[in-house]
Amino acid sequence: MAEKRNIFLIGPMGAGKSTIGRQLANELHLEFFDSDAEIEKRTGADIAWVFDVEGEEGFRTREEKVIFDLTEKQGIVLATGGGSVISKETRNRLSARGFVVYLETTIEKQVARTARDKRRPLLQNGEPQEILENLAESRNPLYEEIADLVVKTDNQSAKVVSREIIDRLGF
Ligand SMILES: Nc1ncnc2c1ncn2[C@@H]1O[C@H](COP(=O)(O)OP(=O)(O)OP(=O)(O)O)[C@@H](O)[C@H]1O
Ligand SMILES: O=C(O)C1=C[C@@H](O)[C@@H](O)[C@H](O)C1
Ligand SMILES: [Mg+2]
Repeated sequence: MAEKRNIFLIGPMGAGKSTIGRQLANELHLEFFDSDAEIEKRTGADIAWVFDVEGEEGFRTREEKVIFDLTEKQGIVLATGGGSVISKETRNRLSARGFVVYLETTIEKQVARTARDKRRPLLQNGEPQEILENLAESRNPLYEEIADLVVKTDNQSAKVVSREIIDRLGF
C-alpha cells in the first residue's frame, strides 16, 4: 500500500486551522486531529484551565508532547495550536512528518473571529488587537520558516480554502 501522507495546519488564532482542518479531512477521507482538543482530552480540562494551573510553560510542554505523538501517525490532518511553532523541536517535527500549510489572515479577521470565544487565554488580558499584533511579529517568521504552502483565509470560506489546499498540494 502506498504511504499515506499528512497535512499539518499552522497559523495564528482565528486563521481557521480547526475549521478548515475538519473540512479538509472530510474531503480527503483522512483522520482529523486538533492539538488543542487532544490536550483537553488528555487532561480532562479545558485550555484555559491548563494555562491557569500550569502556566503557559506547562501548556507548551503538553502541546509539544501531543504534537510529537500525533505526528507518529500517517494519513491525518492536524490542526495545531497557534503558538506551537515557538518550539524548535515541533517545527522540525512538523517539517519532517508531512506537508505544512500556513493559514494566513489579517489581524482584523483574527479579532472578529476570536471575539466571542473564551478558549484563548492569551487574549483575555488586554486589547486583543495589540496582543495579536505582538504575537504576529514574533511568530510570523516561524510560520514562514516551515511552510510548504501559504494560503490566505481572510476572504474565502473554509470550503473554498480547503479546495485550494487540495489542488495546490496535488492530493
Ligand atoms: N475561512 C473562514 N471564513 C469565515 N470564518 C471562518 C473561516 N475560518 C474560520 N472561521 C471562523 O473563525 C472562528 C475561528 O476559527 P478556528 O477555531 O478554526 O481558528 P483556529 O485557527 O483553529 O484558532 P486557534 O489557534 O485559536 O485554535 C470560528 O468561529 C470559525 O467558524
Ligand atoms: O496562539 C496561541 O498561543 C494559542 C492558540 C490556541 O490554538 C491555543 O493553543 C491557546 O489558546 C494558545
Ligand atoms: Mg484551533
